[in-house]
Amino acid sequence: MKLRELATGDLEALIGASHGVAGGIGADDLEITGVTADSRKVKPGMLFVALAGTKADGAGFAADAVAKGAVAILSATPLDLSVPVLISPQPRRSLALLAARFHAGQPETMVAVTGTAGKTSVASFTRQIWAFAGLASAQIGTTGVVSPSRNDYGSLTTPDPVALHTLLSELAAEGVTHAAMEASSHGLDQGRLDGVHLAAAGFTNLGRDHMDYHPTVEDYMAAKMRLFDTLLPKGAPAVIFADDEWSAEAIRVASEAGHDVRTVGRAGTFLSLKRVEHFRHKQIAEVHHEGAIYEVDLPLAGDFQIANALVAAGLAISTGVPAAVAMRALEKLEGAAGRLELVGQAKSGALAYVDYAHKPDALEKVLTAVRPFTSGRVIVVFGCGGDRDKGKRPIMGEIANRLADIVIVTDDNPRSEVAATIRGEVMAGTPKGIEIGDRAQAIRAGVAMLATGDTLIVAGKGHEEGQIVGSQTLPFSDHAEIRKAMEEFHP
Ligand SMILES: CC(=O)N[C@H]1[C@@H](OP(=O)(O)OP(=O)(O)OC[C@H]2O[C@@H](n3ccc(=O)[nH]c3=O)[C@H](O)[C@@H]2O)O[C@H](CO)[C@@H](O)[C@@H]1O[C@H](C)C(=O)N[C@@H](C)C(=O)N[C@H](CCC(=O)O)C(=O)O
Ligand SMILES: Nc1ncnc2c1ncn2[C@@H]1O[C@H](COP(=O)(O)OP(=O)(O)OP(=O)(O)O)[C@@H](O)[C@H]1O
Ligand SMILES: N[C@H](CCC[C@H](N)C(=O)O)C(=O)O
Ligand SMILES: [Mg+2]
Repeated sequence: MKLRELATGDLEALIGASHGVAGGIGADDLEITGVTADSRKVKPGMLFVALAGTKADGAGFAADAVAKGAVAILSATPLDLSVPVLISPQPRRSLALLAARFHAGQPETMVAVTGTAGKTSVASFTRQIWAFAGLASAQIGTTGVVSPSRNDYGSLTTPDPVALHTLLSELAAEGVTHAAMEASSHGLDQGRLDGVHLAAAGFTNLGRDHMDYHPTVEDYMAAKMRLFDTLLPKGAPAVIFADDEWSAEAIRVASEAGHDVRTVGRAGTFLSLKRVEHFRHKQIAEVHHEGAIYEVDLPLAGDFQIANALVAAGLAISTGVPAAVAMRALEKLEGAAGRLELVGQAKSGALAYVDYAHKPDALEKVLTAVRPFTSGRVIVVFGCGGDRDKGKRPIMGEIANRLADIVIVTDDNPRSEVAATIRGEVMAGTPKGIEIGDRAQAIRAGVAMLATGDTLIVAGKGHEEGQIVGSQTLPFSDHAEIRKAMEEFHP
């Protein structure tokens, strides 16, 4: 693709700016063979985008990129190089727009969901509702990519723009017309979604997370709100969960941006939740929408799943699924892998779940959610990740101490940190905590304790399939360890 075709619209000004920078007339005639922000991935003919990151400054790799065959550079500041240098005040946004144009084609109807907890669940539920309505649909997020033809494991919640647009263009070519993606605060802050054309967007909630990256919770919220104040086209539906502490702020931002705000939940007006009955493996919810009353038999445990289901239904209805169809689809929902997923049931009836709560709010919600159907004790096994927000450790300890009867503190991806130190910081919040570093042994101990009426929650890893120690990922599965211990203690 010619640089001229690549750099049009928003980017036209940039190519103008490039003339003369490298003395390069005819720069716009350059044939570009690819776009990347990683000098290690440069192939001859590519455009290299220099980004200032958290660890390195891409500008320092620009000369290396040219040596590898890059024929043009995009940078925030002028660079003295032998190839044209396009200047952009927002190189991350430019990268996203360039990637979207180079890897053209996206599923026609795309939605994105943000919030501290529930994104993966909402993306999965939205895909499932669309599929129920007969639409070719996909989900993109923490657990990877699911579409009619794929079930690929992923690494980032919001992929980088080049990976994202390569994927979107492939999905579109495969016939996927509807896709739901997760918008992480990192992704939004770094402009990873800036090239995506959104039909609607959703918000679940805000709690403490990523305080290692965002200086304050307001900054964290502001990053999330980019979805509404910058990315979602004016007038598009904004589906907002109404019962969170931060709902009012999200509604304010979305209204000010001129969106069609649709609130869901107990305080919601688009989908109003009037009544919920909790059962062991399901719940029955009464939902009102435009004068109609639906009684929904949701086959998932946990009050928070109703919130996720309503946001997903709101997004599906806002993208053309009839409300009655969406409500019927909710009755067939499968939980996202590792999100309050029932993995074992002892003869005594005691239940063992795997959950992905790895932040305070999520842990609070999940431990609260299982209480109504637990006549015995709530037992929790969890830890905190290394090289991540240290402040949340004692907070999560305190939550477990308050909401569980038995607390077992173990390891969860210590990464470069000393595992015992992390456990110590969690233990500081939980006087009743029992410390068992080896995660398999911790799970075994939790399962061994299970008696009639008890519920075990193994939290933090969810769908993950490894334990990261140092720079190594050792194979590990909470699911497999629970099943093994179940056979041993509750055959
Ligand atoms: C902190 C963070 O978000 N980092 C992301 C960010 O990297 P960065 O720009 O800061 O990278 P950097 O290492 O400082 O390098 C700066 C630039 O120099 C380039 N470089 C670097 C070295 C080199 O030899 N050549 C070269 O060109 C890099 O490619 C980069 O463009 O941009 C990269 C490209 O998009 C991401 O891969 C990278 O994610 C790292 C791997 C990561 O762990 N991110 C996590 C924290 C993350 O994004 N998580 C969120 C949220 C998850 C959740 O909600 O729990 C997610 O969406 O997954
Ligand atoms: N609506 C919700 N409110 C509060 N907690 C929730 C909600 N939905 C899920 N959770 C809790 O958060 C965990 C993660 O859920 P999910 O993966 O859907 O969220 P996420 O926003 O994608 O998280 P991440 O950013 O870690 O990928 C669940 O296992 C559960 O403990
Ligand atoms: N995307 C999150 C997942 C954390 C999951 C938990 N198991 C941990 O390692 O802290 C992160 O990398 O921060
Ligand atoms: Mg997620």
